[in-house]
Amino acid sequence: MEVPEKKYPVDAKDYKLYEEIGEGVSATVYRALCIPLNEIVAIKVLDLERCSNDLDGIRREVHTMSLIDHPNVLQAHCSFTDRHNLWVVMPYMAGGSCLHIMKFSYPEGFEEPVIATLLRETLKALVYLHAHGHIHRDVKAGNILLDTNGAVKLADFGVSACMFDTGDRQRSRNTFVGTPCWMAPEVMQQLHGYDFKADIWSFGITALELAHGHAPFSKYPPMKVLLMTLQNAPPGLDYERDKRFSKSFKEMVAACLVKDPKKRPTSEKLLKHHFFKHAKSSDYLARTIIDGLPPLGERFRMLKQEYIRGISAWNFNLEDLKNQAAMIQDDDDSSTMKNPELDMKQKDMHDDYAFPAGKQSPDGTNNSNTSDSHEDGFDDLDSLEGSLASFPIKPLQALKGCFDIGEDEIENASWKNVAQADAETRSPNKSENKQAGRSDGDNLARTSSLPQFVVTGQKKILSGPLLHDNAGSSKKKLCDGDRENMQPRYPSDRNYSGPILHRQRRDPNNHTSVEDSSDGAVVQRKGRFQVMPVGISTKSPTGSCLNPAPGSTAVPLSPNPAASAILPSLQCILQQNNVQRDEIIKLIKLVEQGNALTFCFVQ
Ligand SMILES: Nc1ncnc2c1ncn2[C@@H]1O[C@H](COP(=O)(O)OP(=O)(O)OP(=O)(O)O)[C@@H](O)[C@H]1O
Repeated sequence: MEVPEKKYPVDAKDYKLYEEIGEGVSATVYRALCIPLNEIVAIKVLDLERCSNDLDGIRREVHTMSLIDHPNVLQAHCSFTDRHNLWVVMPYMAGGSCLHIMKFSYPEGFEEPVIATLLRETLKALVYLHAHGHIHRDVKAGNILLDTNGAVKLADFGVSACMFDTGDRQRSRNTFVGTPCWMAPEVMQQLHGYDFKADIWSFGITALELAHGHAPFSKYPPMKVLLMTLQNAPPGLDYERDKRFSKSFKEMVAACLVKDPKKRPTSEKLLKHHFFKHAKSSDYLARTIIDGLPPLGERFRMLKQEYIRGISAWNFNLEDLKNQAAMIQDDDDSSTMKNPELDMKQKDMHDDYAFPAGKQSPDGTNNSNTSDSHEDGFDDLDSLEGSLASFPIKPLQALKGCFDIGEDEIENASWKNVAQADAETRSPNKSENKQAGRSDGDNLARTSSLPQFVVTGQKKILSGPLLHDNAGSSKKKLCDGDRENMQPRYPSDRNYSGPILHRQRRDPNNHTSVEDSSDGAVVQRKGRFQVMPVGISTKSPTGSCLNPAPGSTAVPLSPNPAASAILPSLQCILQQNNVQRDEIIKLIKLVEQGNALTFCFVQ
């Protein structure tokens, strides 16, 4: 006899929300009870008002999640809107994400049999998705979830793409989506679009993440990650400490991290790699990494406290990225000057992926060798300074295109000095945390080296309460503690590793969601991009304080120390303009010569 299909209710009052168990760039996830079915579920709550410029992405995610049917892909039970929130009801994965488990219990990374098992299950999900025309586009440890039995599911279709979008099989994409550290070079480059092979690159990066406890280049700001991914040889498992890993693991990673996507294996082929022969059962995962963990909500709360400040200053704003590019040298200087001991430690912890570009094989494969590689990757950074002028224009164009910054967004734009930002975001004992937790160290490294692009001006609170005080609302059912935990927040603890979503759609009403800026948190959020509070006030009608439109008034900079922070950016742009000017002059001369010749010939 066939078991009747479970019907999940599509009304908020049929669910009771418990504690928060996760937070992404666009949503908060709760453990919850489905009352009629008496079943624990996870509910992802997205505030549609805040996500209004990425509705397509949300629709796509929900649609994809409802269609998929594979044991390794997290499928949504149902979804519905409740006022301005979208609720996505999913199976509760009590183990949480690999990232959370790793940060909690294995900060140095998992053992190889665990990695092989996690990756094999993830790869099965990719085989399925690719076969059905989907590119996941955000494969990373944070999106690999486990339940208490050790079952592994790939989650988060927030940025997934359907290769059948246009009706006929469209195999490549031209959007700029992903999370910088995990993003394939061709996705960054925007030259020929990309296809499902981009997931294979991210899969390789995820393998390194699981092996080391963090992704390659995770210490660096997004712009630097872009530069290093494009310019350096691919990262790999080649160092002293990687001796513990097998040859087959190293080969599998090297096969994924080839710059030329055509030379990467398909997910199907990769699944046959002998590395996955070491993979074990889900029971093994349950016994090895899940058993004994505190409840997910508790772990999430503890981890969140560690992350909370360092991450706050991160935002993926075009001006930030440009500025970061310009600050690369300064950043390096500061990182090598301040505390050599700590610095060495950090290098050892985070930078061991950077291979000198010169050591890259012509096809972009990772042929690096442990002994003679520049372990810290800092030598490469020296060359980055020089490369700024010749920085491949394509990624910059791509970035500029995607951020789509308009006048309304730049009202009273201003810059804020790093020191200021640090003072606001750091706790006094942050340096201890930095030593203790890598991610924190990463984030502090980032926050401490960069000026922040800030926007002041009108403060319009667009966010309402997550749950409304109407009779049928689930808020009525919450105890006080729960309620306190559940207020919708777009707080300062966003993970900077959240996806960069390219070509953010402009809010049709030209809204920008402006949030409370007390405690130095985000004051403005544009989809996945956020803007930090108050500093010096500048204004540009072009939407870029670095790039005023012809005829616009120059940006008046007050004699504040913060103003000096933008000088490197201005110099960088000036340098680029000079190069362009020379090119134009050359072209004019050529055209003039051409005209003269034509003229002579005609006469
Ligand atoms: N079904 C689930 N069961 C348990 N935890 C979950 C579940 N879904 C999500 N989470 C947790 O919530 C976190 C954030 O969820 P999710 O990644 O879906 O949000 P997002 O905004 O799309 O994130 P991202 O920053 O990747 O875009 C996950 O990293 C995971 O730890």
